[in-house]
Amino acid sequence: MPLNNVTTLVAEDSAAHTGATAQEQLILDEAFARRDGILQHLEAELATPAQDAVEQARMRMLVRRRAELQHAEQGLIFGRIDALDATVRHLGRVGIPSPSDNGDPLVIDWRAPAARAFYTATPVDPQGQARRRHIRTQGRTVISFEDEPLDGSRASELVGEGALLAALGERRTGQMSTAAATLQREQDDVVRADSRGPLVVQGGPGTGKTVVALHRVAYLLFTYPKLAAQGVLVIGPSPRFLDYIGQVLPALGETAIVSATCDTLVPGVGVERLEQRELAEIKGRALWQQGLARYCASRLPQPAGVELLWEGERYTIDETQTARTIASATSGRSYHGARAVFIQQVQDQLTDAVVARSEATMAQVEDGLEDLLRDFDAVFTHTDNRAASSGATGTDVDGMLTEEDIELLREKIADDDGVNATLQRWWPTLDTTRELRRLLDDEALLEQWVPELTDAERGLIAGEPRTWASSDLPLYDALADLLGDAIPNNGQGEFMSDRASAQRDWVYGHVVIDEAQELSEMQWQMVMRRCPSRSITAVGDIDQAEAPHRHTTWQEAVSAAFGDRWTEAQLSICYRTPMEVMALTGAVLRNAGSQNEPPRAVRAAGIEPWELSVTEGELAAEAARAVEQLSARWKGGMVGVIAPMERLTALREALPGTPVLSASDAKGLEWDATLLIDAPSIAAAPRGWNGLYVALTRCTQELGQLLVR
Ligand SMILES: Nc1ncnc2c1ncn2[C@@H]1O[C@H](COP(=O)(O)OP(=O)(O)OP(=O)(O)O)[C@@H](O)[C@H]1O
Repeated sequence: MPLNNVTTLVAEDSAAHTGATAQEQLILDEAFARRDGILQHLEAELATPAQDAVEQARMRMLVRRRAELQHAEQGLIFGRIDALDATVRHLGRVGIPSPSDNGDPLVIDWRAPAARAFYTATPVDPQGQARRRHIRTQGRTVISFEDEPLDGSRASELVGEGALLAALGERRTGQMSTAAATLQREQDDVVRADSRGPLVVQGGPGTGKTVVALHRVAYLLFTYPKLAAQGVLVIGPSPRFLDYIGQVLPALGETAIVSATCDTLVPGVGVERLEQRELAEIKGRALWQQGLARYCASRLPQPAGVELLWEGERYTIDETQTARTIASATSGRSYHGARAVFIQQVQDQLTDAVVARSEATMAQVEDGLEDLLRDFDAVFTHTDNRAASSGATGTDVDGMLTEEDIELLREKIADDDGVNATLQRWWPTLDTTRELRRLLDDEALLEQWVPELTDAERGLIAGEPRTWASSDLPLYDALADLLGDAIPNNGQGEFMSDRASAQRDWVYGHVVIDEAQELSEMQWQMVMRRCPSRSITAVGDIDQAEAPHRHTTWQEAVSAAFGDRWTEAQLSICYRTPMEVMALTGAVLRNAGSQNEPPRAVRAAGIEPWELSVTEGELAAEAARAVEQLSARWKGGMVGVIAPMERLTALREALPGTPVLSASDAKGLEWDATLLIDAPSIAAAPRGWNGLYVALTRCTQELGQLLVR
């Protein structure tokens, strides 16, 4: 082809491209105009105060819709899918309806079923689609677009490769960003998976587990709007991590969410100290659930006669009757739940006994009165017939109490301090803190109720300080659940999230757990208690596990909680860490004892990882110098430092303003560049190779290491 023809073709292509960009701009303009109109309308509606509960519920819905639309300033439209029948659909962060009643939506919400083909159509399985287009916008302006024909003329395992690589190459901000525009096929499968029953998602570092987990929350809330009333609980490994993901959910348009770590799940109880790994492992075992149940059952009263005093008279509820009452009250109930039923039943029995005795007494009095009247009548009959006509004799004064009298009596008995004090002595209310301390501090009690532990383990537990460590919280939660609330706690607050966070026994509609490989068996139990329906999504990497439990497979990790009733999904491509760095991880993983291969990296950064050997004396200054260089190279991005625990304090002093974390605390986080310090010492710690695997995989661009000689 002559050169000038090529030039003409390129010019034509570029003219067509410009024309298509202009067309997309028109559509984006229309979508923004409509979105702004809807927002104005919502503002006006929300200005009128709600009159009743129905209106309040509607207002809450409108507030959510307003938040969704406001957050969609970026990415109002990010994609388009053209069907073989020439139907064109635009996709965005939220749905934008057509201005006309019956018109097709201007923009389809990415979570809607009609949007699915955008994420899953392939040349092999085009699902009736001809082309996928990724549209890049900046605010209200279309910047560019990238087309992927689905006719097999271009094959890539990635969906929207250009847009994805652009997103992955961007500078990190310290906040996770949304990936709705570039979700990949295997990720989308997890996002939209059936929400019935537990789903465990295994994925190596940087495979998008957090991305998937958060987009799944947004998808579920969109697909099942009723979930918003119960809420979704998101559990992450640390407050720092929760902060890192904090912006994503509002940006995805979701507000019905409570986020927590396992250490903040129990209202009013917090972690007061660090603990030894050995103790954390012992206290994380599933056997405690049974042990605590046995201990709790031992605190129930034994059947015996109860003697109650009412208005100076003694009433006895005999042993057979208390045995029956205890048995019926305890079945399937917590300690305090059973206590409340028992007390109610005893109060009823006392009321019946008082009524019966009072009626018997009245009957006797009546009999006596009748005898008296009869004598009286006998005296006066012959002179006067008044008694017969007065109605003052016999059955008119029958001594029976009315229904109202009995109800009043029941209330008085229920409020009576004396009766309540006797019942409290007989079946006392218990305090969870005191009971757990009583058990944990006493080797004899531990031997009696948790016999699975060895003598040495019991000794270690009883010798701990009397303050709470992280592994105590699931025990506390389990015991609090077995005991139940002595006074029902109905959390207050305008928003679902306030009420849910305040109530230990709030039941969520769905729970998402990130870095789920870290959970101990008792922590899994704690999570399940908050979601008895088991609608749970757990994402994690069993090879990144650093917690003291000994699980090396998901089967081991979750079988105590779920038995065999859970499904597993896999994510296999690493989006975060460049190939050059991932090449270092295979050997580390093998040293960690894993049978798995690291995930395949999707991109190269073009920068080889480097290392520098320094003396102990040089370390602080060299670390500061390296951070300065990396920060200059990744200007506008972020540099993070990972070091062994014992070096953190000194390095934090030397590197003010730079995150300096242990491998555990870096879990889930990422930076443009990582400076890894003294890797051998990280590897030497318990589960240290797993920690090093985490540390190596935190960077999106560059890894530097300082080795101490
Ligand atoms: N489909 C996607 N589109 C754009 N960015 C993505 C996509 N998937 C993952 N990423 C990016 O890749 C990085 C890693 O994702 P994420 O943190 O979810 O991985 P992870 O599996 O949880 O990693 P780790 O277990 O190592 O913490 C993040 O920056 C995330 O935004």
